Amino acid sequence: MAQSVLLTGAAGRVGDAILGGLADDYEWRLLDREPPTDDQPGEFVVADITDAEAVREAMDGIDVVIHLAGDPRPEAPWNSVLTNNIDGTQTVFEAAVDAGVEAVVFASSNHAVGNYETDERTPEMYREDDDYLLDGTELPRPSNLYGVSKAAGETLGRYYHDEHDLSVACVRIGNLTQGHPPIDYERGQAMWLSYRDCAHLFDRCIRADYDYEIVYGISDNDRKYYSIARARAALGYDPQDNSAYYDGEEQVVEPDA
Ligand SMILES: NC(=O)C1=CN([C@@H]2O[C@H](COP(=O)(O)OP(=O)(O)OC[C@H]3O[C@@H](n4cnc5c(N)ncnc54)[C@H](O)[C@@H]3O)[C@@H](O)[C@H]2O)C=CC1
Ligand SMILES: O=C1O[C@H](COP(=O)(O)O)[C@@H](O)[C@H](O)[C@H]1O
Repeated sequence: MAQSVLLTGAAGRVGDAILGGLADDYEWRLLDREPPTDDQPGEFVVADITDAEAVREAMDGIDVVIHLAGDPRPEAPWNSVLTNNIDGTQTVFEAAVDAGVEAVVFASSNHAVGNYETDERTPEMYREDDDYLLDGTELPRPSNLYGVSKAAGETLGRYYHDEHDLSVACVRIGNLTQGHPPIDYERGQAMWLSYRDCAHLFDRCIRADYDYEIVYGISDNDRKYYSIARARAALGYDPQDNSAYYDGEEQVVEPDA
Protein backbone atom coordinates (compact mmCIF):
# COMPACT_ATOMS: atom_id res chain seq x y z
CA MET A 1 0.00 0.00 0.00
CA ALA A 2 1.13 3.56 -0.70
CA GLN A 3 2.91 5.15 2.25
CA SER A 4 4.36 8.35 0.88
CA VAL A 5 2.26 10.84 -1.03
CA LEU A 6 3.34 14.03 -2.78
CA LEU A 7 0.56 16.63 -2.80
CA THR A 8 1.08 19.52 -5.24
CA GLY A 9 -1.00 22.66 -4.71
CA ALA A 10 -1.13 21.68 -1.05
CA ALA A 11 -1.75 25.24 0.17
CA GLY A 12 -5.08 25.54 -1.65
CA ARG A 13 -8.70 24.62 -0.90
CA VAL A 14 -8.70 21.08 -2.26
CA GLY A 15 -5.41 20.45 -0.47
CA ASP A 16 -7.00 21.72 2.72
CA ALA A 17 -9.93 19.30 2.34
CA ILE A 18 -7.62 16.35 1.64
CA LEU A 19 -5.24 17.09 4.53
CA GLY A 20 -8.19 17.83 6.82
CA GLY A 21 -9.29 14.21 6.42
CA LEU A 22 -6.04 12.35 5.76
CA ALA A 23 -3.23 14.23 7.54
CA ASP A 24 -2.40 11.27 9.80
CA ASP A 25 -2.84 8.52 7.21
CA TYR A 26 0.25 8.95 5.01
CA GLU A 27 3.77 10.30 4.97
CA TRP A 28 3.11 13.59 3.22
CA ARG A 29 5.39 15.72 1.13
CA LEU A 30 3.61 18.94 0.29
CA LEU A 31 4.54 21.17 -2.62
CA ASP A 32 3.29 24.64 -3.46
CA ARG A 33 4.80 27.84 -4.80
CA GLU A 34 3.30 29.60 -1.76
CA PRO A 35 4.85 28.75 1.63
CA PRO A 36 2.54 27.24 4.28
CA THR A 37 0.62 29.66 6.50
CA ASP A 38 -0.02 27.21 9.34
CA ASP A 39 1.11 23.82 10.68
CA GLN A 40 1.19 21.14 8.01
CA PRO A 41 1.94 17.42 8.23
CA GLY A 42 5.20 16.14 6.77
CA GLU A 43 7.70 18.07 4.74
CA PHE A 44 6.91 21.22 2.70
CA VAL A 45 8.67 22.02 -0.58
CA VAL A 46 8.26 25.56 -1.89
CA ALA A 47 8.58 25.22 -5.66
CA ASP A 48 6.86 25.96 -8.93
CA ILE A 49 5.58 22.92 -10.81
CA THR A 50 7.16 24.22 -14.00
CA ASP A 51 10.59 23.81 -12.36
CA ALA A 52 11.43 20.32 -13.65
CA GLU A 53 14.45 19.84 -11.40
CA ALA A 54 12.63 20.80 -8.21
CA VAL A 55 9.60 18.68 -9.12
CA ARG A 56 11.78 15.65 -9.90
CA GLU A 57 13.60 16.05 -6.58
CA ALA A 58 10.28 16.26 -4.75
CA MET A 59 9.29 12.87 -6.22
CA ASP A 60 12.19 10.95 -4.64
CA GLY A 61 10.81 8.06 -2.55
CA ILE A 62 7.20 8.91 -3.40
CA ASP A 63 4.58 6.19 -4.06
CA VAL A 64 1.63 8.31 -5.23
CA VAL A 65 1.29 11.90 -6.46
CA ILE A 66 -1.89 13.94 -6.05
CA HIS A 67 -1.52 16.78 -8.51
CA LEU A 68 -3.67 19.79 -7.64
CA ALA A 69 -1.37 22.74 -8.39
CA GLY A 70 -2.56 25.02 -11.13
CA ASP A 71 -4.68 28.03 -11.94
CA PRO A 72 -8.23 27.07 -10.81
CA ARG A 73 -10.05 30.07 -12.25
CA PRO A 74 -12.66 29.27 -14.91
CA GLU A 75 -11.87 32.69 -16.40
CA ALA A 76 -8.09 32.19 -16.33
CA PRO A 77 -6.30 33.52 -19.43
CA TRP A 78 -4.50 31.26 -21.89
CA ASN A 79 -0.97 32.26 -20.87
CA SER A 80 -1.66 31.21 -17.29
CA VAL A 81 -3.35 27.87 -18.04
CA LEU A 82 -0.73 27.08 -20.68
CA THR A 83 2.07 27.58 -18.16
CA ASN A 84 0.57 26.43 -14.87
CA ASN A 85 -1.95 23.82 -15.96
CA ILE A 86 -0.59 22.28 -19.16
CA ASP A 87 3.17 22.75 -18.97
CA GLY A 88 3.13 22.24 -15.19
CA THR A 89 1.11 19.04 -15.49
CA GLN A 90 3.42 17.63 -18.16
CA THR A 91 6.37 18.36 -15.86
CA VAL A 92 4.66 16.48 -13.02
CA PHE A 93 3.84 13.41 -15.16
CA GLU A 94 7.36 13.30 -16.65
CA ALA A 95 8.99 13.50 -13.22
CA ALA A 96 6.63 10.82 -11.85
CA VAL A 97 7.69 8.38 -14.56
CA ASP A 98 11.36 9.20 -14.08
CA ALA A 99 11.08 8.68 -10.31
CA GLY A 100 9.19 5.37 -10.60
CA VAL A 101 6.03 6.68 -8.91
CA GLU A 102 3.13 4.15 -8.97
CA ALA A 103 0.18 6.46 -9.59
CA VAL A 104 -0.70 10.07 -10.33
CA VAL A 105 -4.09 11.45 -9.37
CA PHE A 106 -4.92 14.50 -11.48
CA ALA A 107 -7.35 17.22 -10.39
CA SER A 108 -9.47 17.71 -13.49
CA SER A 109 -12.66 19.74 -13.52
CA ASN A 110 -16.32 19.95 -14.39
CA HIS A 111 -15.22 22.70 -16.80
CA ALA A 112 -13.58 20.05 -19.03
CA VAL A 113 -17.16 19.07 -19.94
CA GLY A 114 -18.97 22.34 -19.18
CA ASN A 115 -20.33 22.81 -22.66
CA TYR A 116 -22.59 19.78 -22.39
CA GLU A 117 -24.69 22.27 -20.41
CA THR A 118 -26.30 23.70 -23.52
CA ASP A 119 -29.03 26.34 -23.60
CA GLU A 120 -31.52 23.57 -24.50
CA ARG A 121 -30.58 21.46 -21.45
CA THR A 122 -30.29 24.18 -18.82
CA PRO A 123 -31.54 24.89 -16.24
CA GLU A 124 -33.62 21.69 -16.42
CA MET A 125 -30.57 19.40 -16.17
CA TYR A 126 -29.75 20.86 -12.76
CA ARG A 127 -33.15 19.71 -11.41
CA GLU A 128 -34.38 16.48 -9.87
CA ASP A 129 -36.99 15.62 -12.52
CA ASP A 130 -34.33 15.61 -15.27
CA ASP A 131 -32.29 12.46 -15.93
CA TYR A 132 -29.46 13.79 -18.12
CA LEU A 133 -26.23 12.10 -16.99
CA LEU A 134 -22.57 12.28 -17.99
CA ASP A 135 -20.54 9.23 -17.00
CA GLY A 136 -16.91 10.05 -17.82
CA THR A 137 -16.80 8.14 -21.13
CA GLU A 138 -17.90 11.22 -23.11
CA LEU A 139 -15.39 13.36 -25.00
CA PRO A 140 -14.29 16.60 -23.34
CA ARG A 141 -16.42 19.60 -24.18
CA PRO A 142 -14.74 22.48 -22.33
CA SER A 143 -16.61 25.62 -21.34
CA ASN A 144 -13.52 27.88 -21.25
CA LEU A 145 -9.75 27.82 -21.77
CA TYR A 146 -9.33 26.60 -18.20
CA GLY A 147 -11.50 23.59 -19.16
CA VAL A 148 -9.34 23.09 -22.25
CA SER A 149 -6.29 22.91 -19.97
CA LYS A 150 -7.99 20.27 -17.81
CA ALA A 151 -8.89 18.19 -20.88
CA ALA A 152 -5.22 18.51 -21.91
CA GLY A 153 -4.16 17.23 -18.47
CA GLU A 154 -6.45 14.21 -18.86
CA THR A 155 -4.91 13.51 -22.27
CA LEU A 156 -1.39 13.85 -20.88
CA GLY A 157 -2.40 11.29 -18.26
CA ARG A 158 -3.68 8.94 -20.96
CA TYR A 159 -0.35 9.24 -22.79
CA TYR A 160 1.78 8.66 -19.69
CA HIS A 161 -0.35 5.64 -18.78
CA ASP A 162 -0.24 4.05 -22.25
CA GLU A 163 3.40 4.84 -22.95
CA HIS A 164 4.89 4.40 -19.48
CA ASP A 165 2.40 2.19 -17.62
CA LEU A 166 1.80 4.82 -14.94
CA SER A 167 -1.54 4.41 -13.13
CA VAL A 168 -3.56 7.60 -13.64
CA ALA A 169 -6.85 8.72 -12.12
CA CYS A 170 -8.39 11.96 -13.40
CA VAL A 171 -10.98 13.36 -11.01
CA ARG A 172 -13.38 15.82 -12.62
CA ILE A 173 -14.04 17.73 -9.43
CA GLY A 174 -17.41 19.47 -9.15
CA ASN A 175 -17.92 22.36 -6.73
CA LEU A 176 -16.02 21.97 -3.45
CA THR A 177 -17.38 24.03 -0.60
CA GLN A 178 -16.84 23.65 3.13
CA GLY A 179 -19.66 23.09 5.60
CA HIS A 180 -22.64 23.21 3.26
CA PRO A 181 -23.48 23.20 -0.45
CA PRO A 182 -23.47 26.43 -2.48
CA ILE A 183 -26.53 28.57 -1.74
CA ASP A 184 -28.94 29.77 -4.45
CA TYR A 185 -26.88 27.97 -7.10
CA GLU A 186 -28.66 24.93 -8.57
CA ARG A 187 -25.75 23.97 -10.78
CA GLY A 188 -23.33 24.06 -7.86
CA GLN A 189 -25.69 22.05 -5.66
CA ALA A 190 -25.95 19.31 -8.30
CA MET A 191 -22.15 19.04 -8.44
CA TRP A 192 -21.40 19.72 -4.79
CA LEU A 193 -18.40 17.93 -3.29
CA SER A 194 -18.21 18.11 0.48
CA TYR A 195 -14.85 18.32 2.24
CA ARG A 196 -15.44 14.89 3.83
CA ASP A 197 -16.26 13.21 0.52
CA CYS A 198 -13.34 14.97 -1.13
CA ALA A 199 -10.86 13.52 1.37
CA HIS A 200 -12.45 10.08 1.06
CA LEU A 201 -12.38 10.14 -2.75
CA PHE A 202 -8.69 11.06 -2.89
CA ASP A 203 -7.98 8.42 -0.24
CA ARG A 204 -9.59 5.85 -2.55
CA CYS A 205 -7.45 7.18 -5.44
CA ILE A 206 -4.34 6.56 -3.31
CA ARG A 207 -5.36 3.06 -2.23
CA ALA A 208 -7.15 1.53 -5.22
CA ASP A 209 -5.55 -0.36 -8.12
CA TYR A 210 -6.37 1.03 -11.55
CA ASP A 211 -4.94 1.64 -15.00
CA TYR A 212 -6.41 4.87 -16.43
CA GLU A 213 -9.63 6.31 -15.03
CA ILE A 214 -11.75 9.43 -15.49
CA VAL A 215 -14.25 9.81 -12.65
CA TYR A 216 -16.50 12.57 -11.39
CA GLY A 217 -15.76 14.01 -7.98
CA ILE A 218 -19.08 14.99 -6.44
CA SER A 219 -21.05 13.98 -3.35
CA ASP A 220 -24.06 11.65 -3.58
CA ASN A 221 -26.43 14.53 -4.34
CA ASP A 222 -30.06 13.58 -5.07
CA ARG A 223 -29.86 15.54 -8.28
CA LYS A 224 -26.66 14.96 -10.15
CA TYR A 225 -25.84 15.16 -13.83
CA TYR A 226 -22.47 13.51 -13.27
CA SER A 227 -22.55 9.78 -12.56
CA ILE A 228 -20.47 8.54 -9.64
CA ALA A 229 -20.93 4.89 -10.72
CA ARG A 230 -17.41 4.64 -12.14
CA ALA A 231 -15.85 6.18 -9.02
CA ARG A 232 -17.72 3.63 -6.93
CA ALA A 233 -16.80 0.66 -9.15
CA ALA A 234 -13.18 1.46 -9.98
CA LEU A 235 -12.10 3.16 -6.77
CA GLY A 236 -14.53 2.04 -4.06
CA TYR A 237 -15.82 5.60 -3.55
CA ASP A 238 -18.66 5.64 -1.02
CA PRO A 239 -19.73 9.27 -0.45
CA GLN A 240 -21.65 10.24 2.67
CA ASP A 241 -22.96 13.70 1.81
CA ASN A 242 -25.87 14.96 -0.28
CA SER A 243 -26.73 18.57 -1.08
CA ALA A 244 -30.44 17.70 -0.76
CA TYR A 245 -29.90 17.19 2.99
CA TYR A 246 -29.33 20.93 3.39
CA ASP A 247 -31.63 23.89 3.65
CA GLY A 248 -29.24 26.76 3.03
CA GLU A 249 -26.43 26.42 5.55
CA GLU A 250 -28.43 24.05 7.78
CA GLN A 251 -28.21 20.28 7.51
CA VAL A 252 -31.83 19.16 7.95
CA VAL A 253 -31.43 15.42 7.18
CA GLU A 254 -28.85 13.15 8.82
CA PRO A 255 -27.19 10.60 6.48
CA ASP A 256 -27.97 6.94 7.26
CA ALA A 257 -25.56 5.55 9.83
N1 LIG B 1 -12.10 23.97 -5.74
C1 LIG B 1 -12.86 23.37 -6.64
O1 LIG B 1 -14.11 23.31 -6.49
C2 LIG B 1 -12.26 22.72 -7.86
C3 LIG B 1 -10.89 22.64 -8.05
N2 LIG B 1 -10.39 21.99 -9.15
C4 LIG B 1 -8.95 21.85 -9.37
O2 LIG B 1 -8.33 21.43 -8.17
C5 LIG B 1 -7.04 22.02 -8.06
C6 LIG B 1 -6.93 22.78 -6.74
O3 LIG B 1 -7.92 23.80 -6.76
P1 LIG B 1 -8.16 24.75 -5.49
O4 LIG B 1 -7.56 24.11 -4.30
O5 LIG B 1 -9.57 25.13 -5.49
O6 LIG B 1 -7.31 26.00 -5.95
P2 LIG B 1 -6.41 26.96 -5.02
O7 LIG B 1 -6.09 28.16 -5.84
O8 LIG B 1 -7.07 27.15 -3.69
O9 LIG B 1 -5.11 26.08 -4.84
C7 LIG B 1 -4.20 25.88 -5.89
C8 LIG B 1 -2.80 25.88 -5.29
O10 LIG B 1 -1.87 25.62 -6.35
C9 LIG B 1 -0.77 26.50 -6.18
N3 LIG B 1 -0.18 26.72 -7.49
C10 LIG B 1 -0.77 27.30 -8.57
N4 LIG B 1 0.08 27.32 -9.60
C11 LIG B 1 1.23 26.74 -9.15
C12 LIG B 1 2.49 26.48 -9.75
N5 LIG B 1 2.75 26.84 -11.02
N6 LIG B 1 3.44 25.85 -9.02
C13 LIG B 1 3.19 25.50 -7.73
N7 LIG B 1 2.04 25.75 -7.11
C14 LIG B 1 1.06 26.35 -7.82
C15 LIG B 1 -1.34 27.77 -5.57
O11 LIG B 1 -0.33 28.49 -4.86
C16 LIG B 1 -2.44 27.23 -4.67
O12 LIG B 1 -1.98 27.03 -3.34
C17 LIG B 1 -6.86 22.91 -9.27
O13 LIG B 1 -6.10 22.22 -10.25
C18 LIG B 1 -8.28 23.15 -9.75
O14 LIG B 1 -8.30 23.37 -11.13
C19 LIG B 1 -11.21 21.42 -10.09
C20 LIG B 1 -12.57 21.53 -9.97
C21 LIG B 1 -13.20 22.18 -8.85
O1 LIG C 1 -12.98 23.85 -11.72
C1 LIG C 1 -13.53 24.59 -10.93
O2 LIG C 1 -14.86 24.45 -10.72
C2 LIG C 1 -15.49 25.01 -9.56
C3 LIG C 1 -16.98 25.03 -9.85
O3 LIG C 1 -17.22 25.80 -11.00
P1 LIG C 1 -18.22 27.05 -10.97
O4 LIG C 1 -18.27 27.51 -12.39
O5 LIG C 1 -19.52 26.50 -10.49
O6 LIG C 1 -17.66 28.06 -10.00
C4 LIG C 1 -14.92 26.40 -9.30
O7 LIG C 1 -15.53 26.98 -8.17
C5 LIG C 1 -13.42 26.25 -9.09
O8 LIG C 1 -12.83 27.50 -8.81
C6 LIG C 1 -12.81 25.72 -10.34
O9 LIG C 1 -11.45 25.43 -10.12
